Amino acid sequence: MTQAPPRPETAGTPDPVDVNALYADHITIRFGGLVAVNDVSFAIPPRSVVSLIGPNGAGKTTFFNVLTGLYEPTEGAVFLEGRDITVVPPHRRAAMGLARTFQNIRLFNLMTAEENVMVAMHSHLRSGIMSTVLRLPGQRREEREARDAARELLEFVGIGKAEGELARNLSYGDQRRLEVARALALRPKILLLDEPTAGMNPQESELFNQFVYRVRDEKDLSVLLIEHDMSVIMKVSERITVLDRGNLIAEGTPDDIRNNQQVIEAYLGKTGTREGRRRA
Ligand SMILES: Nc1ncnc2c1ncn2[C@@H]1O[C@H](COP(=O)(O)OP(=O)(O)OP(=O)(O)O)[C@@H](O)[C@H]1O
Repeated sequence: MTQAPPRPETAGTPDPVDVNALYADHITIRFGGLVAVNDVSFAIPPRSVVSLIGPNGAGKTTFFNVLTGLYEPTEGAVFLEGRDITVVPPHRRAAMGLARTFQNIRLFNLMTAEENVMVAMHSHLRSGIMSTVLRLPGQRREEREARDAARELLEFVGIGKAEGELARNLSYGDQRRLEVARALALRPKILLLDEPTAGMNPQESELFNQFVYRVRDEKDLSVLLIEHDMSVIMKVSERITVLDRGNLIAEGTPDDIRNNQQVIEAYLGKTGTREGRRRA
């Protein structure tokens, strides 16, 4: 990996590394000869709800994988609350406050909802393996506290009644909520949601909107969404970043993005139709 050149100091302008919850600085990712992400800088301010969008093949998933630590960038660096995490592996990033959900739900199907959340709390529990085996009083107290905290989180995401259900028996919408509860068990500063409304009906998508803001406000964190559903994106996001063929082509409020000619062309092609994009 090659580190990006130092950012030029601009008098009076705060360093984006210091002021953002997360800052990805001049990220480039090459797969052989293909440049999947080309020199993209991206910020997640504290307590914000931001989105990353772009047509198929734009580089969204690749970029997301750099943020979560699945990929190391060819060039550039990622900072979490001012700390360089570029080479920190995904599980450690999660423990440091960068939690995520998955496009394809990944729960422990044969565990209950409550157990799924408790497993995620593991990184915050203090007891070691010996006290667990011996069931020492401290360990029992910690387990009880973890169980209470898990129940509270299940209540918070609206599936309190399902605590004893096996994850695989929950409805699709409830499995998505459980995923969020599990991510919140890490007490994250940033919650990354990968296609969170995929498979939801319009009514569920509408509720999701309110849910995102409740999570942001009550858990005091930032949310980044990668989402295909434009109506969700436009309603939920404070700011939107648009990638096209690996390049950052626009960044702004939903209104800025809706009216941006380059974005319209990226989605629809120069002729203004989907056909135009396919031919482009
Ligand atoms: N592991 C990989 N090896 C080689 N090429 C890859 C790899 N992952 C992604 N690419 C390529 O990088 C480019 C960006 O892909 P990416 O999946 O990040 O786009 P995307 O915006 O998430 O698209 P979609 O919305 O279709 O999922 C594509 O040309 C893709 O084929």
